Amino acid sequence: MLRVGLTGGIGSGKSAVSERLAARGAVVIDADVLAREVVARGTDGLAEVVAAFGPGVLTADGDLDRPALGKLVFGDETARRTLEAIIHPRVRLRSAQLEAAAADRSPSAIVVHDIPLLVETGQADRFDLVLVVDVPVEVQLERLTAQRGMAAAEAEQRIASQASRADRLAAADVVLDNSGSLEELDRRVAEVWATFEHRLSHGPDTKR
Ligand SMILES: CC(C)(COP(=O)(O)OP(=O)(O)OC[C@H]1O[C@@H](n2cnc3c(N)ncnc32)[C@H](O)[C@@H]1O)[C@@H](O)C(=O)NCCC(=O)NCCS
Ligand SMILES: Nc1ncnc2c1ncn2[C@@H]1O[C@H](COP(=O)(O)OP(=O)(O)OP(=O)(O)O)[C@@H](O)[C@H]1O
Repeated sequence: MLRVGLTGGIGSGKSAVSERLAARGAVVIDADVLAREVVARGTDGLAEVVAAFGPGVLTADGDLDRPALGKLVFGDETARRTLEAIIHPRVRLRSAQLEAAAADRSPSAIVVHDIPLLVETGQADRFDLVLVVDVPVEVQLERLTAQRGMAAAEAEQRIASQASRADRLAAADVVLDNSGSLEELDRRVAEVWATFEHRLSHGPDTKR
């Protein structure tokens, strides 16, 4: 098995990369997806979030009101850390279970953990390779506002609550520049995939 940690700032293109890696056969474990599952309706995770933040973070249907909670935590570091302390241990447990299941199914699997906060949470050493999807902050802002319809102030707040571009690059074994077109991204993902396959069959000497 090859264990890859995939990270990048918000809107850098992690999902675009992980979709392409999955199409080539990687098993992708997406921390954002798990972070939603562990606070789904009826979970003890959601009960803890409500205990910490009050019933105002629930919708009328009893689901987590994500925009409301986002307004509370982005811009208030203490609140954000309280939320992370509830969610991150649950995400780690679930991702370890999914990885073990993938290893059982295929000992030569390439498992890609898509983790937005990989650098912030000091997890780089857990992986055989850390792949950083890199774009300048201006490109993050442009894609988040123009393509995802996020308000500029919200995008700036989330970027400010994440590691700097330099800190992320310092943790990278492989950097994937996603500042170009989607066609260029296809080519770069093909190169990265070849690096992974080489590493899987030849061992750690190819680590950059
Ligand atoms: C605050 C919440 C409810 C807002 O939900 P929302 O649906 O608006 O955003 P979503 O979860 O889809 O996240 C989108 C992006 O925001 C960024 N982001 C999310 N949480 C954080 C955080 N704690 N710190 C910095 N950036 C974050 C990431 O780039 C992520 O990819 C949600 O982001 C959350 O529960 N965050 C805490 C859990 C966490 O740290 N998740 C990150 C990966 S484990
Ligand atoms: N090379 C590219 N050219 C143009 N648009 C792109 C490119 N790569 C990604 N995008 C678009 O930019 C937006 C952000 O990409 P994506 O959702 O993959 O980022 P992300 O890093 O997964 O974000 P998040 O941190 O929120 O999970 C999406 O709308 C995506 O379609």
